[in-house]
Amino acid sequence: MSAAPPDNDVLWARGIVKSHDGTPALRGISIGVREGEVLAVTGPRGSGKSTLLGCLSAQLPVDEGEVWFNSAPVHTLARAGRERLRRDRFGFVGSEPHLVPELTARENVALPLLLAGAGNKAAYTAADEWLERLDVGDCARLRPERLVQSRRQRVAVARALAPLPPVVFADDPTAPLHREAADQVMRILTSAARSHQLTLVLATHDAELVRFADRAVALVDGRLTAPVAPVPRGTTAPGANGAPAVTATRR
Ligand SMILES: Nc1ncnc2c1ncn2[C@@H]1O[C@H](COP(=O)(O)OP(=O)(O)OP(=O)(O)O)[C@@H](O)[C@H]1O
Repeated sequence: MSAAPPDNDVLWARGIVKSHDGTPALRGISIGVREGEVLAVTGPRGSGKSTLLGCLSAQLPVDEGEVWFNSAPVHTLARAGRERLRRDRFGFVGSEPHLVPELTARENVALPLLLAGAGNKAAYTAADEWLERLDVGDCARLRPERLVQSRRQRVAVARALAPLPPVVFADDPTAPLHREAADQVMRILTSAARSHQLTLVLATHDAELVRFADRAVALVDGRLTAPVAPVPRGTTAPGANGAPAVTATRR
């Protein structure tokens, strides 16, 4: 019988092992994510960041170990249960903005709200607001093919945030953006998370982005190397095994 996860962890995982076609990607990860926390998962390419986000977000079934969301087990869910969880409770931003090509920007952003049962007026009003916030309000009536990659990515961020899911997973969300645009999108992602008490789990190989997080953990070769305990705001935590310290400051 396994121990129950702590009440204040919205996501909690213990001993996750995951391989892709026999290649180990995660070699025993235990981690908790607090409600409303902005957690950065850093590490070099191929260290397992995307796989960890995939396991925490119910996209990938784990080979071994446990994943819990709001004190309910995820690792025991069948595919349909995992899909429902992802649809109803999680938002996603990837490094590629996968927008529906036939729909305009505002239709893309309104889509998850409409699928969740919102009325047309509410869905399109929210879509327009989020597009404005992401500084792409002028693109509302354009289809993705008419937008440059960086603007498409902003639309994808608006689409992920508009339904206000309890947890947003962002896997290298600033990859297609230059520094200034990356910082702006990170500011919007993190300020939206904080003002709406959303939990944000961010995977990035860009060390510059760690400053936007409350806490950072580092993966190397499928193992965590940095502390997973929450860092008190405005303080500096020593890294595990002599790893670089991570400063956590809410802004
Ligand atoms: N679908 C897959 N099939 C086979 N191997 C995979 C697959 N996805 C990931 N891997 C392998 O698993 C390991 C971890 O990959 P993962 O994408 O999780 O790392 P990452 O840190 O997110 O890398 P990146 O920063 O490049 O996205 C790597 O060795 C990778 O080659």
